Order: sequence, then C-alpha cells, then structure tokens
Amino acid sequence: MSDSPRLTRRPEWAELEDHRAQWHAHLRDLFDQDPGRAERYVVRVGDLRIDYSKHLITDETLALLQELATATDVFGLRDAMFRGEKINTTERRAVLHTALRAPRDAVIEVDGENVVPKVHAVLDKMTDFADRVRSGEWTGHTGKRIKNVVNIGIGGSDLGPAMAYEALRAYTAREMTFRFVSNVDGADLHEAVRDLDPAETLFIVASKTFTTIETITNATSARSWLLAAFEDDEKAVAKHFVALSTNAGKVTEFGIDPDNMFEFWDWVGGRYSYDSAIGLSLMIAIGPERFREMLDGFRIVDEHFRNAPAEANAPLLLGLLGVWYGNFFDAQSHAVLPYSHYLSKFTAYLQQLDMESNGKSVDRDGHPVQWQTGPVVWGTPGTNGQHAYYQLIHQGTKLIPADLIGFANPVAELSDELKAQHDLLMANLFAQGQALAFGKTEEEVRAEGVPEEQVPHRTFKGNHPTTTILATEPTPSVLGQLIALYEHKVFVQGAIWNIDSFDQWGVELGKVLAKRVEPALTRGADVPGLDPSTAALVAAYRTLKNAQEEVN
Ligand SMILES: O=P(O)(O)OC[C@H]1O[C@H](O)[C@H](O)[C@@H](O)[C@@H]1O
Repeated sequence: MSDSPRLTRRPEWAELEDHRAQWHAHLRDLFDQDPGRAERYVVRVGDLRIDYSKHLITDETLALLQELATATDVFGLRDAMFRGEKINTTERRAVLHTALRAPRDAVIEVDGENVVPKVHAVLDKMTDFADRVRSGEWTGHTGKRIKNVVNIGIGGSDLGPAMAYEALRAYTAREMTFRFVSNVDGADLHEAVRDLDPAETLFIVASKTFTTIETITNATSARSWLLAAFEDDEKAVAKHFVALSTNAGKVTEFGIDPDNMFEFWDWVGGRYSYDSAIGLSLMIAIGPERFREMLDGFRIVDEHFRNAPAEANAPLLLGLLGVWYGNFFDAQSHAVLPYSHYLSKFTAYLQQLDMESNGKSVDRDGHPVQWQTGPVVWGTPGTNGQHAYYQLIHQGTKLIPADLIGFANPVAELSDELKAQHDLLMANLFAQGQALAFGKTEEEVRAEGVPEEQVPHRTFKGNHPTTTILATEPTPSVLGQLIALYEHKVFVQGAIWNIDSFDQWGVELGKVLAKRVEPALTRGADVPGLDPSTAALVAAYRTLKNAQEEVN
C-alpha cells in the first residue's frame, strides 16, 4: 500500500472537491426536483430500512463517492479482513470479529488454523454455563442459587455487554439482577454490590488482556468483599468468579480456575468483542437461544456487507456519507440519536467503536494524514436530546449529520396504555428529521404573524442531513444487525482514510503516566521529571487530602 497515491492526491478526491465547491442545493430543492429520492435512497438489509434520502447528495455525489471507494479498494480490504489476513498491521493481527458469528461449518483460517471450531467450542461452553446459572444448577459457595451477576470490565469489556443488556432488557431474566462495574472509582463497585448478598452473587471478570488496572483493581476488591462474607475461605472464589479473557496465564495468576475461564483470541478487538465470550453476562441475562439469534443478526449484515453491490451496500453507503461530510463539509461530529429507551447506551458504545477505531492521525505507513479522520460521535436518546441540545443542531453554526433510529413496535410486555405512547415517540423522530431537513423559512414564519424582530430567531434554515434507520422491534437479531452495520461503516471509513482502525495506541500514554503519578498521590513520592503544571496539581491534591485526613 505504501506506493499507492496519497488520498488527497487521487483524481477521485479532486472530483469530489469540485463537486463540493459547486454544491449549493438545499434539501428543499432536492426533494422538489426529485421527490422519487424518498424511495430511491433507501437500502434494506435484514430487518433494517435505512433511509438516506435526507442527505446533501445527488446521484452524481453517490457516483463520485463510489469511485473513491473503488480507488481506495475498500472491498479489497474487506475481503482481506474476512479471509483472516493480518490487516491490523501495527499489531500484526488478523481482524476476525466476523468469525465470532460464522456458522459452525464455516472455515476461516488464521496462520493455517481454522478458528471456527474454537469459536463454537467457547459458545457451547458459555451455553452450558449460562443454562446452569439460569436454572439454579450452578450455585454459590453455600449452595444458594445465583441471583446477581456483576460484570467487571472496562472499555470493550464493559460497554458492549452493558449496552446490549439495556437494549434487550425486555428479554432478560427479570428475577435476576445484572450490574456492570467499570470505573476504578471505588464508588462504582460499592454501589453495585451494597445491596447484594455475596452468597448469591457471581462476578464475571471481563478483560481481554487481564492486565487492565481498573478491572484488576475492582476484581481484587470484589474478591475481598466476597471473602469477607465467607471467613476468607478461598474455596468460595471458584463458585463466585469466572473470567473472560485471552490471557489464561494472568487469569490463573489472579486465582481464577482456568476451567472457569471463557476464552477469546487476539484477532478479536476489544471494541468488537461483545459477541465473543465477553458477552457471557448478556447470555446469562437473555439466555443462549436469544444470544444466538443476536449472532444471526450480526451475520445477516456481515453477508450483506460481503455480497451486496456497492450501490446497495449499506455499510459502504453510510461510511461514504460520513466521508462526504467530514472531508468535504468540515463536519466535526456525528450524532447518533435513538428513539428508544432501550438504546440508551447505544451511542456510548458506538463512541468506543468509532472513535477508538478511527481517531488516528497517521496512515498505515506512519505518515501524517493530510485529511480529517473519524468524527466525534455523540448523542443520547432523541426525545431527551430534543429538550436539551437539539437547539444547537437546528439553529447553531455547526453541521452535524445525525442518525435517527426508531422501531415500528414497542416491546410486547408494555401495557396497552404505554404501548399507545409509541406513536408519539415515533412522531417525534419523524418530525425532527423533517424539521432538520426542511426547516422553516422567513416567509413561513412571517405568514404566522410573528413580529418582525423575532423572525430571524424563529427561522430554521434546515438542510441538516439525517439518516433514518427503522426496524420492526429491538429484538436480539435487530440489535446484532445494527451493531454489525456500524462496525462495517467504521471499517469502510478507515479503509478510505488508509488508517489502521484496529489498533489503539492513543490510550497507552495516559495509562503509563497514571502509574507514574500514583505513588506521588498515595505516599508523596517524588516523580522525577514531572511537568510544573501537573506537579502543582499533585501538590494541591495532597494538601487538600491531608487537610481532610486531619479533620477526620
Ligand atoms: O479488555 P481489556 O484488555 O481489559 O481492555 C479494556 C479496554 O482498555 C484498553 O485501554 C483499550 O483502549 C480498549 O480497547 C479496551 O477495550
């Protein structure tokens, strides 16, 4: 790849720049001239109906973007990924989260070994364990049934299961309690366990590396909490702790029986891992059958990404639209706004998926990029956002492309009265897409008799692009489809920007510095070479802390 032309020197890039320079169409004009785009700019995959008609695009824009995708060989890299090639070049690893949902009879090789049997062996082991916990056959140290599951993990070992647990709450074992502890702030674990009976509690320690300081610290404290209830009888650990990791050595060192370890592999990135063993808490919550339905959902989109032609390939289209705004309109951020309470953690999950993958400023060969890479991804459930930050999206000075995600049906268990609220929820989604795209002109505002001095304030310029993703219901399969859609969208963008979307060196420096600074906080140790600003902060912290200790 090193001799391929730099992205911004490609003729396809120049053509897009020209196209952008000539762009002045408003979405109002685009729909006036071509109402058919409402149906034409829709792609269906699995249960998802993805409407991208409210984008600042024409057929010509799409054709030019497709040419850029062809020139940068997005599909070539896609095929290399699915084949198990080591496309994570800086870590020299294959990128095979797609193997986690491959059917039993598939053959996917890494270094000459078919990994699919290993994937299914772990899935079977998870199934067996989840069934035993759910049925009460697996008991705690004193023979009590497990009623509480606490997942301890951070980043990819937390966000995925926590997000999916919320998303699929209607499918979860309601008689059990599930909690997710990630923050090294002791308050997180404290609040998670304070009302739990240790004899009924299972800790799942989730860490790909099993070296992440937050997770190991919390797991150690959880172990003490447990042992305090059992007079330090170490035998209790085997019944109350399991591990999800790629690092058997560290798991054993921690004191967890390797039989209680559920494995995954270095070709699964942390932020791509919740459909691996990292999903054990989720599997216990929703049951193995539902978990496999979720994997089927992922697979539907994997197959689509692999086989659909470019012009109808949903992850490709969404990826290209992001490139269009980020690189040609200087959009800095991308909002993901689900109209579903169940998707309350969806955007937080996508933040890691997207920003840890594509927040890079050197290309695959280590050269500084001369183009914008991944956007700031943000958002919360839409209706709540409407009463908070939508003001800025509607009338602020920034271009913020947004995804609006909604479902045709509420989940079955809602009462009839609560189900009836669903139309109101969805009316808000459609209204926002409409208002963002078409706005309200000065003439329209004046026609309402608004005093002249208020007209500018009450005008909406519109022309804000949105994608509307509709599905039937937030089922396990639909969740899998949505996540795979975003995974592959992120992939497409990384391929075009020629960056390694699968490493995360940017998180390392802070970890190293925290380790160096900690002794200064705990015992006033000297940190050689500390910069003056941080040294002053450390001194201030110690003064405040000591003053408080004296009061106590
Ligand atoms: O699963 P672990 O090895 O504990 O890692 C947890 C997280 O921490 C790291 O710092 C990485 O930035 C994340 O990609 C990862 O998901």
